[in-house]
Amino acid sequence: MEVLSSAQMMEADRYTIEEIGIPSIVLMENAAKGIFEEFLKCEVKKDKIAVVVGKGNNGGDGLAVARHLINNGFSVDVILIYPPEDFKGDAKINYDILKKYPVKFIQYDENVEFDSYDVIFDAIFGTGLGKAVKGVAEQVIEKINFSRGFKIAVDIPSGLSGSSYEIFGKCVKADLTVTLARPKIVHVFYPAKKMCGEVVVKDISIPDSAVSKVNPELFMLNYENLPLIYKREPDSHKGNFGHNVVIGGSKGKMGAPVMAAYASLMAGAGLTTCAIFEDYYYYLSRYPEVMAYIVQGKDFYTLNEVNAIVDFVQDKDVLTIGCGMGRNHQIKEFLAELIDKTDHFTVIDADGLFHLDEILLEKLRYRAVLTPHIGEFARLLGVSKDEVLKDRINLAKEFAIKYGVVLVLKSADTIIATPDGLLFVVSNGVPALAKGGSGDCLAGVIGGLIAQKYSLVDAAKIGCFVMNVTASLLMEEKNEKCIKTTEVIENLYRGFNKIEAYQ
Ligand SMILES: NC(=O)C1=CN([C@@H]2O[C@H](COP(=O)(O)OP(=O)(O)OC[C@H]3O[C@@H](n4cnc5c(N)ncnc54)[C@H](O)[C@@H]3O)[C@@H](O)[C@H]2O)[C@@H](O)CC1
Ligand SMILES: [K+]
Repeated sequence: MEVLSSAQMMEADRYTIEEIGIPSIVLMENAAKGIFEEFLKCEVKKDKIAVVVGKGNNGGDGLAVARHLINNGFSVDVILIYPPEDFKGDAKINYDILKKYPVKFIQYDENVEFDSYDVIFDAIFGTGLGKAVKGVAEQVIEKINFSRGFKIAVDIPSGLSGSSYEIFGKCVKADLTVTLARPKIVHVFYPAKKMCGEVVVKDISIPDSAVSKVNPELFMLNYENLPLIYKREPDSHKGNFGHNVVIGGSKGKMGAPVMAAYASLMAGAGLTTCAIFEDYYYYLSRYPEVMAYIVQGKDFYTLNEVNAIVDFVQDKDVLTIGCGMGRNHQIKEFLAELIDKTDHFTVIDADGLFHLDEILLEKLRYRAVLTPHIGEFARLLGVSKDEVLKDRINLAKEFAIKYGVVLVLKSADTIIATPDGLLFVVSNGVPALAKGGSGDCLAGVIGGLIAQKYSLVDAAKIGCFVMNVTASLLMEEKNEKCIKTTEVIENLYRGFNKIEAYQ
């Protein structure tokens, strides 16, 4: 599903109204009905309801919701923040209609309290908010947040901008946000996402063609739009599913490539080999299905090992490089030579990313998936983590285009950026994965999927999604703090099963 900015949503609205000819009042009515439907589903006390309205169309939606509430026997107070003379267009039409209903209008002043309401609809600002809220609206937002009622935000929690994930002033902290037509950036990315509570997207008759017209480039991955997981032919054999070679590890971090290799195996690679130093061979004994390539060195890779490894990987399909690899200069020399002398599809993670420079990135063009977390990406760009956090959507997009790589920028709202400028957000991240080892697992899964001939982008999409699904299934049974990476790997089959059940 497309994720839009406020400006894109407004343009899609405009196109629908002016070019397609659906009157805006119809869209507002559809919005109100959709929001009312979601309200009915909420299992909360509903004896006394407040609809808090601003003067724009978000307020207009609120006024129409109030009508549906009254029509269905609910007791409603409408709290106006601005004088009713300020209503224009569709909001005014809905105000004039609502005046004829048995509803109590309360003009907000500082004596108005919200604590008596079981449900509060926040219809103060939506996509039209310009800058940080000040004055009366700010006071109202604070009072709503301090009140005990269940808070339903109409379209966007008031005070946030649809186009940004930053919290730049006071904003409503909603329990439920019912957004219209498409999710906006605010609903999908942290920290703003935290203020939205549960997010439900309601169709209001904006046609897909109106959304296409605004050239969306950001998409939310969900079960419905995930790439198809291939079914295996009954006569298939291991040679059909590729060979992934994991090259990583150094003294103290030898578990990292082993977990990546195990994850590759569990993601379905026909064959997975883990390069491992002889002294640490025993690490692989838990996973006899993973094959070993014995590295001649001692504790870390040096140029001495490179030719033999290049020979070994020649007929293999994918390289997954970097997990636990270490950061000294000799390792960089090894990595540079390895990248130079191979032309495989390559997943680069962790310390592998640490060593990348312009020259190496150029050699990886159109054949690599890079999987940095925010800190690793900041380092790759030579900027601070804060700078990345503030502008991560654009930075990811520019990087993937500039270097022709698939960039997986890992966080609770992972962004997958493609060389052709598309962005996919994987917003089902779970705290159980906030743990060392998760990155190794993801790199291994993506490598294992590429081995099975998924495109780099599809492997990244499925890899990120299946890990999140698996971890969230485990969280239903275990404490989120106590889930090990190896458990996630062992349970990948459940994540795949759940995804495949939707396909
Ligand atoms: N345009 C359409 O066709 C539709 C719009 N809909 C609703 O309309 C909303 C957008 O409506 P609008 O564009 O009227 O905008 P909003 O209702 O979000 O708010 C805009 C109003 O707030 C004022 N404002 C902006 N920033 C402010 C600030 N910092 N402090 C105080 N006042 C500020 C503006 O002057 C304007 O009066 C959507 O979020 C959605 O809820 C829906 O009814 C569906 C259809
Ligand atoms: K709102």
